[in-house]
Amino acid sequence: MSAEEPAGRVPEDDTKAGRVAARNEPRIETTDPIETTDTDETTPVIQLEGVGKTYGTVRALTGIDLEVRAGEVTCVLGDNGAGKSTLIKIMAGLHEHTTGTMTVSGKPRKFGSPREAVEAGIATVYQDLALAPLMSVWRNFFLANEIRKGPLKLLDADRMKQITREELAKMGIDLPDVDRPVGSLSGGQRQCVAIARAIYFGAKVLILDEPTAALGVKQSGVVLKYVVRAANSGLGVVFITHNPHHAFLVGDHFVILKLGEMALDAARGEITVDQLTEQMAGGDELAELAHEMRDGS
Ligand SMILES: Nc1ncnc2c1ncn2[C@@H]1O[C@H](COP(=O)(O)OP(=O)(O)OP(=O)(O)O)[C@@H](O)[C@H]1O
Repeated sequence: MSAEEPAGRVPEDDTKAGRVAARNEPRIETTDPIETTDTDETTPVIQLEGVGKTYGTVRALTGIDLEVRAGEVTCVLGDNGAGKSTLIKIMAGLHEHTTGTMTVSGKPRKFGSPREAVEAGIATVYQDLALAPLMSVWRNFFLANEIRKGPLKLLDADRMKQITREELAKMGIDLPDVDRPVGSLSGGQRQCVAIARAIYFGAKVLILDEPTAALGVKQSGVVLKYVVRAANSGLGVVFITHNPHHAFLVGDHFVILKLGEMALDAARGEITVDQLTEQMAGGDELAELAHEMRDGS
């Protein structure tokens, strides 16, 4: 961003100056320091080329080209039925694609199970989170990865609590009592615990399935801040959403899916929030409809 363009300015009109200002607007910044990781900027962590998926006779995805890069947030937007869940399921190992190639860290892959995707460093945080609501924050943090001690392999609760506290603090998550049941946290806090857990257990890619869909404005802001932190710590983040405003606050790259196809593929500098919103709202179709209605009247 150049010095004369203030951060956070949203264009109030559709003039060229307004569009240029929005293009140069940075994604939201986090002020707290976070450890950054050196990343290989040339090879995408995940690359999809011409990926398609059919369910029997239903064609859910066609010709998807997508690059997920370390340190970047790639936003995938789309309405209901656009193919977002199918795309997540392919990258997360729940479904195999039927056409095209998926490359993970430079190697062609087709995951046979979610475990294979996790082993390849791909962590997925689903909307329903798969957290156990009655269990404490620290038990959830270490679920399926418990630290044990001694010949009887007893749970090392003290160490797990300490690590949970430290990891949440590193992300700037203010949660002093890790003994609290996860179910007592707000939706935003639960998302943040799940994000911190994925980072701690070494994910290279973090897929977030509509993390702000069920949240109010304030809690969405908190989650969006951690989305940026995850990218700043070196992860490639895939942020699935139907909200162009949330996407624009955090995204480096934007893809819009429509009826299983890519309707837009743009880097941050190539599009404004207004254009993204218009494309999501079906701007071209609406203009065509307005035209037809005018002609028909
Ligand atoms: N298991 C399935 N069997 C048959 N068709 C499916 C299956 N899963 C999804 N589809 C179809 O594939 C298309 C894409 O669906 P998908 O769930 O990926 O979209 P989406 O963008 O995630 O929508 P939503 O936001 O409503 O979850 C839809 O036409 C849907 O009906």
